[in-house]
Amino acid sequence: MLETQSIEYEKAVLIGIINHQQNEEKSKEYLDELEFLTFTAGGQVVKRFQQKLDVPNPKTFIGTGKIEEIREFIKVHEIGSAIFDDELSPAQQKNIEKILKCKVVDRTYLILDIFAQRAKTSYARTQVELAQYEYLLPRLTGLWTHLERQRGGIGMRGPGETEIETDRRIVRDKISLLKKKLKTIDKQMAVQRGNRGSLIRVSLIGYTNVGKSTLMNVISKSKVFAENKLFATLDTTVRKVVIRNLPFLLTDTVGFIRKLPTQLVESFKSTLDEVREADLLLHVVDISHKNFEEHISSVNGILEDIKAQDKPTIMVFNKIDSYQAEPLDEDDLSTEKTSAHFSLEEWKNTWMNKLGDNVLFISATEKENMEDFKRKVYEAVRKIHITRFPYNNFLYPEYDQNFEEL
Ligand SMILES: Nc1nc2c(ncn2[C@@H]2O[C@H](COP(=O)(O)OP(=O)(O)OP(=O)(O)O)[C@@H](O)[C@H]2O)c(=O)[nH]1
Ligand SMILES: [Mg+2]
Repeated sequence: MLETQSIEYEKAVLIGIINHQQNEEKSKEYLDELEFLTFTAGGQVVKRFQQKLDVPNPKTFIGTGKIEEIREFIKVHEIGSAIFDDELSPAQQKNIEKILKCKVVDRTYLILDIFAQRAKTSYARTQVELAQYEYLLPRLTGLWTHLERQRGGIGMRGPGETEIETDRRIVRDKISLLKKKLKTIDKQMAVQRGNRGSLIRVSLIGYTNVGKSTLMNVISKSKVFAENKLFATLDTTVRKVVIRNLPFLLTDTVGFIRKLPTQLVESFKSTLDEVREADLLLHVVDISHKNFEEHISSVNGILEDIKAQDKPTIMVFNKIDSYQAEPLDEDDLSTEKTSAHFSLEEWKNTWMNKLGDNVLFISATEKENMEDFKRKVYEAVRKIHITRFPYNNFLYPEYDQNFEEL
């Protein structure tokens, strides 16, 4: 595996830009997320740099003056990594590395690094490794050291070949090997999914850190790893759950994130197959997060990418216990009321209202409104079940019907 521990316990600086797509406020929020990612990867953010920039510098991404300022800071404070919120081109990365003389990491690389740290099963590790090599291939020129371990075998360097060509060949070979390995596992996984029989499949999906695994634990009384870091879950967990007398399969999946590296979407294909093949999606949202609406759009975007956007979906707004509207005094006439000031009740009357019945407000940790959760999920699963197996109709009465009466 490549450099999985590379940025652990390192001091880091963050670099983001402000432009017409992201104003100062947005840029700050993105850097907040980048800081959380850095923390998850084991880094400690010492300072943030922002620059107003509509067109990135093709050579160094940010401007010359700014980069000089950062170089000075890095030298004085012994910074290990400079982390950019945007994806850098291979050339930019190389040029910046030359100037800053420290590791230059972009958002994609950081996410790949976290995935590499967190991958536990050989399946997840293979998927991450493939994504890492695909990221690496076009960047080989600047990243000699990455290959030190792989190179060096006797006869690895053919006569007349430059080192880079050799490295490229090694990486390409590695990529095709990993792809083959994944294909075999994918087939096994597809068979496994097929063997699960006629049970309705429900998938927990959503942005990272919204509480999917916590909810899974509450519903299925199982222990799935949950923690306050990003991408706690990389492997899919499937549990059989029974509400009343109605059994179904519940899957916990990897969390999504804004600008999820395409290499990862590609190589996590079969983890995402689980979502693609689900009968019902429970889209979990952390309503206490300031950017929850943007999180929803990111998730919907990825659902479209994997062609799973039209599935029956229940929106599950989680963490209502820690939801806090920004205070606004009634006699304060100068502050414009925005959605940040909405109470939960006010939120329910926004676009959420249009979701009709397919919406829930819960707290997984406080077990609030869990009865509501069970009722809605039961009804939705039942609906799918009786369409698929009409002759079984009598088995599952409506949730509110008294069982003894049957
Ligand atoms: N306040 C509050 N915190 C919650 C609630 N549900 C989950 N959390 C916390 O949110 C954090 C993330 O929870 P996880 O269950 O790991 O989230 P996840 O969606 O599985 O995250 P990934 O696997 O990283 O995608 C943990 O610290 C949980 O304790 C809730 O209802 N209220
Ligand atoms: Mg999880």
